[in-house]
Parts: sequence; structure tokens; C-alpha cells
Amino acid sequence: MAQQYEKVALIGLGLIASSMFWAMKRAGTVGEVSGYARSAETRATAREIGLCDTVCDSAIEAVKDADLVVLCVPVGVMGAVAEEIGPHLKPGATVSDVGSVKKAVIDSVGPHIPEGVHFVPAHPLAGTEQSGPTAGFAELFDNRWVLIVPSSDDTDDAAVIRLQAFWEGLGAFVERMDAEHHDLVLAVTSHTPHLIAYTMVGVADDLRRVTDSEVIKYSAAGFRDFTRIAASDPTMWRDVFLTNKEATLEILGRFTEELFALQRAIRKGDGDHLHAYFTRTRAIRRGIIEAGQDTAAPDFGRTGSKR
Ligand SMILES: NC(=O)C1=CN([C@@H]2O[C@H](COP(=O)(O)OP(=O)(O)OC[C@H]3O[C@@H](n4cnc5c(N)ncnc54)[C@H](O)[C@@H]3O)[C@@H](O)[C@H]2O)C=CC1
Ligand SMILES: O=C(O)C(=O)Cc1ccc(O)cc1
Repeated sequence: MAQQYEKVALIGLGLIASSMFWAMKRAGTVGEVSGYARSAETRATAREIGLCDTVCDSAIEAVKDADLVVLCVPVGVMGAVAEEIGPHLKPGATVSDVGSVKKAVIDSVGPHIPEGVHFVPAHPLAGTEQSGPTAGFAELFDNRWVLIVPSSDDTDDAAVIRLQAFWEGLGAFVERMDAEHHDLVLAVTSHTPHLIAYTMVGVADDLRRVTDSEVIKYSAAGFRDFTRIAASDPTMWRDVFLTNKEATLEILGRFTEELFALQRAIRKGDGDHLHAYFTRTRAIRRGIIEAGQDTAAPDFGRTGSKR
């Protein structure tokens, strides 16, 4: 494949950045990849495992001469990183990100992007519950969606098309979406489910004394499947909820109403209500699988890297 960017800089070297690096190497679509992470320990690990062609000791050094800079840090620190690198970006370069929330990233990063640099936010709908520089693998984005969320109506079309081709080279399907819609859709499909999974583990833990650790010992497939995502990084998810507050609260409100209705049906012994509800929701869930839109993490995400 032809070279799409001569130099790419990855800021933050965790699951997503490391997967991007291995996928870029597999695709052979970029010249050089530089990387930076805040912690010296992460940078040392990256150097040890050959993650990035050059691991830099500052974000400013990493973005020097880069044609594409991808912010791969938790959503809450994207603005601060952009402020630091803003004055050092190459004219004509593109700055993108992989954050799980889009409106807050546009608001916090946008003001720090200088004239003549393109800002094209994006979000790969692919990940696992693992984090850190050793968690990545080249196949993570294969056949997964990446949503490109242009930051304004006058975002340079050529920069968007180039970023789209880049992600397609990493194995993904790409679509464009506006930020507000993105944040609502993700609140339903990803953010609220993570919150509920964290809560379920918390409930199981609260019951530990009563059940004498049996919840963990005998954890049935349902509990395991349902709570896998509760092993995800706490910093990342704290930031998601703090920055996608409105949409998450809207979905949580609806969720609570449905839960109360089911609670009431159980209390009243209303089997018809329960049966009708489960019949409807089973059909929807099966429809998602049949349409090939099941977004469960691929198996290799659970068993470690396959690179
Ligand atoms: N984990 C997942 O499944 C997915 C995550 N995302 C998004 O991707 C982004 C990165 O997530 P992961 O790779 O999973 O996280 P991670 O926890 O694996 O990696 C984050 C990296 O950022 C570094 N970092 C933190 N603060 C920093 C700062 N101020 N300056 C420089 N580096 C800093 C950390 O040291 C770490 O290397 C987040 O914004 C997240 O919302 C998007 C799709 C999926
Ligand atoms: O591990 C899983 O199943 C996920 O849902 C991963 C994930 C987490 C956050 C995102 O913004 C996108 C994907």
C-alpha cells in the first residue's frame, strides 16, 4: 500500500496506541512512528518491546515534523496535551485522537490547534478490557468501525479523506458522525453498559461476607460475560463519565425506569410482563448478531497479543 503519512506521532502509549503501531507496521502505510507516554516506566517498556520507531522523552519532541499526531491518552487530559504540543505542530499536519467521547475532546483540544493544522477527531469502536503498552495487537481494528467526527463544518475535506484511508489501511470501516450524536450513541452502546458492569461487580463484592467469596469462586458464565468490561482502566472510564455527563445521565434515567418496571413485575409475579419483555429484547439482541454487528471483543483480546 502507498505511504499515507511520512511521520506519525502517538501521544500516550497504551492499548490503542500500541495496537495502532502494530497495525501500521502490518500495513506498511507510514514511514516513521514516534511515540511519547508520560510515565518513564511506560516509555522504558515501549523501548524494550520495540513499540514505536522512536520513543521520545517529551511530547514536543515526538510531534516534531509529524504529518499525523494521534492523541491516545485518557479524554480528561487531551486538552492539556494539545496545549503543550500546539505551538510545535508542523504546518499542514493533522491532529486526531481516539477518545471515547467526542464533544468534550473537540471543546478542549480545538482551541489549541493552530491555524494551518487540521483537527480531525476520531473514535475506533474497538478495544478490550486490557490497558498499557503491552496490551496492543495488530488485529484490533480489523472489521471494526472507526467514527470520524469532524470538529467543524469547514474541516478540510482532504485531511478527512486521508485519515479515512489511514484507518481503512489498519483494517477498519470508517463512517462520519457528528459529535453530539456520537456521544449519545456511545452512551447507549458502551458507556452505560460499562457503568452497569462496574456496579454489578460492586454489588457482588458487597455481598462477599454473606456469600463467603462464592460469587467469585463459582462465578457463572453470565456474571463473567457480563462483567468482563469491569476490568477496564479506571482513569479512562472516570474521564468518560465526567465528560459525557449529559448523554450518560439521560440513558441511565431510561435504564432505571425500565429496571423499576421489571422490579415491579417480579414483585407482583407478573410473568406475562417479564416474558414479553425478554422475548422482545432477545429478538433485538439476536438481530444484532445476525446483522454481523456484534461488537464483543475478539477472542485474542482476552488471551493476550497475537502480533
Ligand atoms: N480501551 C479501549 O478499549 C478503548 C479506548 N479508547 C480511548 O483511547 C484512549 C486511550 O485508551 P487506552 O489506550 O485504552 O488507554 P491506556 O490506559 O492503555 O493508555 C493510556 C496511555 O496514556 C498515557 N498517558 C496518560 N496521561 C498522559 C499524559 N498527560 N500525557 C501523555 N501520556 C499520558 C498513559 O501513561 C498510557 O500510556 C482513551 O481516550 C480512551 O477513551 C477508544 C477505544 C477503545
Ligand atoms: O472491551 C470492550 O468490549 C469494549 O467495549 C472496548 C471499548 C471501550 C471503549 C470504547 O470507546 C470502545 C471500545
